[in-house]
Formats: sequence, C-alpha cells, structure tokens
Amino acid sequence: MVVIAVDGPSGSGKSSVSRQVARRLRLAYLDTGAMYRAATLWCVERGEDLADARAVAHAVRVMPLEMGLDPAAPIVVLEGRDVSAAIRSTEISTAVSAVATNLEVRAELRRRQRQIIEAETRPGGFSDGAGIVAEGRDITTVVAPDADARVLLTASEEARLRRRSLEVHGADDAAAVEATKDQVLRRDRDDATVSQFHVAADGVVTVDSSELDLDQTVEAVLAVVAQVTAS
Ligand SMILES: Nc1ncnc2c1ncn2[C@@H]1O[C@H](COP(=O)(O)OP(=O)(O)O)[C@@H](O)[C@H]1O
Ligand SMILES: Nc1ccn([C@H]2C[C@H](O)[C@@H](COP(=O)(O)OP(=O)(O)O)O2)c(=O)n1
Repeated sequence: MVVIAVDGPSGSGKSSVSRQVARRLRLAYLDTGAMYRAATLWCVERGEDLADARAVAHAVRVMPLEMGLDPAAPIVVLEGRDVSAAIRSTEISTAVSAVATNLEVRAELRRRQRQIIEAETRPGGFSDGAGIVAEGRDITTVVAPDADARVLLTASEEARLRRRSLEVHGADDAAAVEATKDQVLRRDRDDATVSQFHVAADGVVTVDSSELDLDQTVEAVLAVVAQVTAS
C-alpha cells in the first residue's frame, strides 16, 4: 500500500503528472482541486453569495459529491450529474478561490479527502488497497502529512502561464498569456493565503518541471517514489 501526495501552484503539472503516476503504479487518483471546483459550482448553482462564509460552508456540508478515482477517467459527479467539464469553466476558475479560502469549507473537504485516501489503503476501494495519488495545495502538509512519498511540483511562472495559456486558449502569444494571468497568478496569490505550496515543507521533495516535458516530469516523480518507498 502506498500513499503519494503532490502539491504545487496552478499549471505546475500536478493533475497531468499525478494521473500518469497513478496509472503507471496502478493506484487510485484524487484531484482535490476538483472538489473545491465542484463546491464552487454547487454554491453558484444554488445562488449562494460566495462572500457569505456561513451560507457557503453550510451548502458545502450538504453537497452530494462523488469523486471518480480512476486515473484514466477521473469523473466528478454532483447530485448524480457528471460535472467534470462544467467545473473547468472560466466562471468557476475565477470564483473558486473565494470558496477555497473559506476555512469551514476547507475543514469539510479535508475530512472527505482523508476518508477517500484512508479507504484506498484498505481492500475494496478502487485500487483494492494498493493506494492512491492525491494532489492539490495542502496534501503534503495538512491532508496527508504522513504520506509515503510527498512531492512539491514547481515550475517557473513563465512556464506555468504558457502551459495554461496553451490549454485554455490554444495559443501562447502575448495576448493569450495575458488573458491567463488571472487564472494562474491572482488565484495562486489568493490560495497562498490559506495553504503553503510555494516552498517544500520538511521531508517534501521538490521536482521542478520548468525544463522538463510531461514524460520527464512523470519519470522524475516516479524516481522520488521509488527512492522513498525503498528506504
Ligand atoms: N512538464 C510539463 N511540460 C509541459 N507541459 C506540461 C507539463 N506538465 C503539465 N503540462 C501541461 O500543462 C497544462 C497544465 O497542467 P496541469 O496538470 O493541469 O497542471 P495543474 O494541475 O498543476 O494546474 C496541461 O495542459 C499539461 O498537459
Ligand atoms: N488541496 C487543495 C486543492 C485545490 N485548492 C484550490 C486552489 C485552486 O484555486 C482551486 C482549484 O484547484 P485546481 O488544482 O483545480 O487548480 P489548477 O487546475 O491547478 O489551477 O482549489 C485548495 O485550496 N486546496
């Protein structure tokens, strides 16, 4: 059984790298950012005022969310609907930090995240006890500080902006990069007020992907896992 925790800023490659690592090691995959995105969609659809911390926290506590843990198809199901695409809209990307900085929301989602991780360490879950790769902003530090392998995935601001720009706008010219700044830089600034994901905590290994392609980054993370799980 192995638990792998991956944190990092927006566009560092957490989701794509963690999915590949989970596939290669036949583990479950948990995208905790998708849970904050689903919580935001849930609140927006119910017409909650995102500035009303108590109302938002209450709404999230009753949110009927199911997280798919298959790294080949990590679907997100909200009240029986597949919202995997809806949670990636610009509207949700812009609003999500308001929900992710709500401390009561964080407490509730961390509780659910720990439950999911714990279930994958026992027979019967998606991985049948093989383990899980969980990624986000506070997995190495708060959600699963006892994980077998803990990785902080970083990349230069320039690389992160370029990647996100290519992903969202299909281009990385100056105008496309400028249009991506809110989704990457402003959001990281807001998120960093409640989580520490720019500097590795004690025992967390930093993998800088600025000069690596996706495959090389996956190999680098697999090497960290092999090293820490062998010792
Ligand atoms: N090492 C890398 N080199 C080049 N592109 C990458 C690398 N890692 C991720 N990407 C690409 O960058 C984009 C953002 O990656 P993603 O995994 O969504 O990051 P995060 O989950 O950290 O926000 C995706 O289009 C992904 O394919
Ligand atoms: N463990 C986590 C995971 C995500 N978040 C917040 C931070 C982000 O603004 C949102 C969405 O996270 P997500 O990983 O989908 O964001 P990116 O795709 O990396 O830009 O949730 C968090 O506060 N704690």
